[in-house]
Amino acid sequence: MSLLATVSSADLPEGAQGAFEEARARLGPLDQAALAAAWSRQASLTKPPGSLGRLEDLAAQLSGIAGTCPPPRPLPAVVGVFAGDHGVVAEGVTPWPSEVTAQMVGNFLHGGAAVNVLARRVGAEVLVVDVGVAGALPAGAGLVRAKVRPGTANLAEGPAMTVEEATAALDVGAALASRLAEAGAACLLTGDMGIGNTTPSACLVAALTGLPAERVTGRGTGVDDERLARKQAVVAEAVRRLPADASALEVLASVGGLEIAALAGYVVGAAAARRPVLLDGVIAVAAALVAVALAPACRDYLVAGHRSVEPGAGAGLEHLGLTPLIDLDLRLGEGSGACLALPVLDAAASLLAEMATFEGAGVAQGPLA
Ligand SMILES: Cc1cc2ncn([C@H]3O[C@H](COP(=O)(O)O)[C@@H](O)[C@H]3O)c2cc1C
Ligand SMILES: O=C(O)c1cccnc1
Repeated sequence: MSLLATVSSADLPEGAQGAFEEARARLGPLDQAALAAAWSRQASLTKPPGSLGRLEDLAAQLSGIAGTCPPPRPLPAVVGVFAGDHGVVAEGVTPWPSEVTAQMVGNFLHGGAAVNVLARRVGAEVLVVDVGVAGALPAGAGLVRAKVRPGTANLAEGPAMTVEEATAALDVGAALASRLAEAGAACLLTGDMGIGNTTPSACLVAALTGLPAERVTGRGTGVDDERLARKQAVVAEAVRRLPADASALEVLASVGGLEIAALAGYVVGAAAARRPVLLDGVIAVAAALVAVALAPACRDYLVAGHRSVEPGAGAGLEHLGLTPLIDLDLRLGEGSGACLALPVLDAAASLLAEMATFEGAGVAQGPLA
């Protein structure tokens, strides 16, 4: 049976109240005994020590997250595609109209978007969540309706949303992550849809890393030089306006987005449920920066799926100390890069679980002294 069919969401967003704080309170460190067991088992497997490179680190991380060595496999995985619109599109920061957000939600529900194709290839389920789409959405099943408000305000003119709205979106993401984990999801992938959302993402990356706007603001869906200059100016000005003592929650409300806030909640909710979070592109990285600022221990539950072309993604990952698994010049979002990286995660866990030991296979354990 589909994992998603068992997840209740009819009470959202109201029923999610307090879910983020609850997750933050529950969040703990990686299990040190499982981590040590993973490294010890790794040393006993039929290969030269360290020869599986970062797959060995990943397998240990997955063990520490789950609290068992080897970690559970297969990894029933869900891509949470959080959707929302952005008032800042009025500044000309993207060539696409906001209506495309709702239209793409329809496309996700019909299985025709890139993320649907990739999720099918890697055996992940796609969960589409409306936290802030402005336009009319298709009727019918398959969509989690958790709208906090129909799109943010224009962050170039004032705060994108109130702290209460940002909190409600954090709660939606955290509640869904915890319900997905309860329903059997072993790995949570991040996805997004929101025309204009590379602009608030750049704002968050700049604000939370301290890097200049020009360094972290890119072309998004593909703006020309003139629009890029405007976008960089909008990001620089929005970040400049932030009070020096603004909390991470205030920064999120001022220059973030509803789907980004929900993704930050989803990251913390997944980590609190001891599930790995596989990050997608710049929107996910912005959300992860917010999540780590609000709940630092969630950092160890993150895996960077890929390095998006969007410059804020690489900069944000570096700030988080994460090295992406793949680098294919993607700049799509939706969860596409996270899906592509899922088989790598699965491979790391399977190798640790299934490889023979030197002793079991009768292979001499070297190297010779
Ligand atoms: C047809 C279409 C499908 C998409 N799928 C993801 N995005 C991506 O592009 C948007 C962000 O880029 P910007 O900030 O430049 O608007 C987001 O919706 C993101 O998920 C798409 C964009 C379009 C147009
Ligand atoms: O990094 C991403 O995920 C991305 C880049 C450009 C446009 N939309 C998403």
